[in-house]
Amino acid sequence: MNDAAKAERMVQLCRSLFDRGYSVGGAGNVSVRSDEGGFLVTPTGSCLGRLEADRLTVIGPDGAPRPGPKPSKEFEFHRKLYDVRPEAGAIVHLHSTYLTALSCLEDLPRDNAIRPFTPYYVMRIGYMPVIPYYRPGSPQIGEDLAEAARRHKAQAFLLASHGVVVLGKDIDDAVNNAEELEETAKLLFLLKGEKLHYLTDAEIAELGGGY
Ligand SMILES: O=C(O)[C@@H](O)C(=O)COP(=O)(O)O
Ligand SMILES: [Zn+2]
Repeated sequence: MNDAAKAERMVQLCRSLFDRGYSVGGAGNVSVRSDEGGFLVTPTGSCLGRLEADRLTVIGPDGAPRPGPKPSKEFEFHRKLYDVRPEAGAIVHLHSTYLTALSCLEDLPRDNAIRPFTPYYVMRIGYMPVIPYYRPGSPQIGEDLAEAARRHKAQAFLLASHGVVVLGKDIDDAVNNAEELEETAKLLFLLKGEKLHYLTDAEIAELGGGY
């Protein structure tokens, strides 16, 4: 897929996320690796439902934004994650309802916010480490994400009291991962107070999961 096609696909999938309520207003940001060795990024303050393919921010291979809209204030954490995850082709940051609700709970286990109870969560995400709260745009988010992404093979990280960051090999994969993860968080809240059957360590290992 060339960069023009990647930009079109990014706009299409971001609009789809917005239309289905995974993002509201100006919340969230998305990036993909470009063919020339840089990135296409959602502009800061933009609404995921109203992007235009020729109005995305282009970051050159030298790391500098090309003339045009200013990049997301979180691009720094996207870049740091790409540095430690060469296989990642896209990153999606959302404030989706159930994951953000989860991120606001006190005493979340730092290594994994959702203990597996369905196989698809294990297959797509693995597990989900928690990054402490920092103000949006803080360079510390990128520092902690990079450190966590080095230590853990997880495909998603929960930003405490903020939202979620999800990786994928390309934009379709990252969006699929984000949708699955939001659904898993929704199930967790639906099942609150019920006796939940968690997958066993052997079942998780069979799926290629575990720490
Ligand atoms: O929560 C925030 O403020 C940011 O993390 C965010 O989601 C939107 O910021 P921009 O991408 O700069 O619009
Ligand atoms: Zn955010």
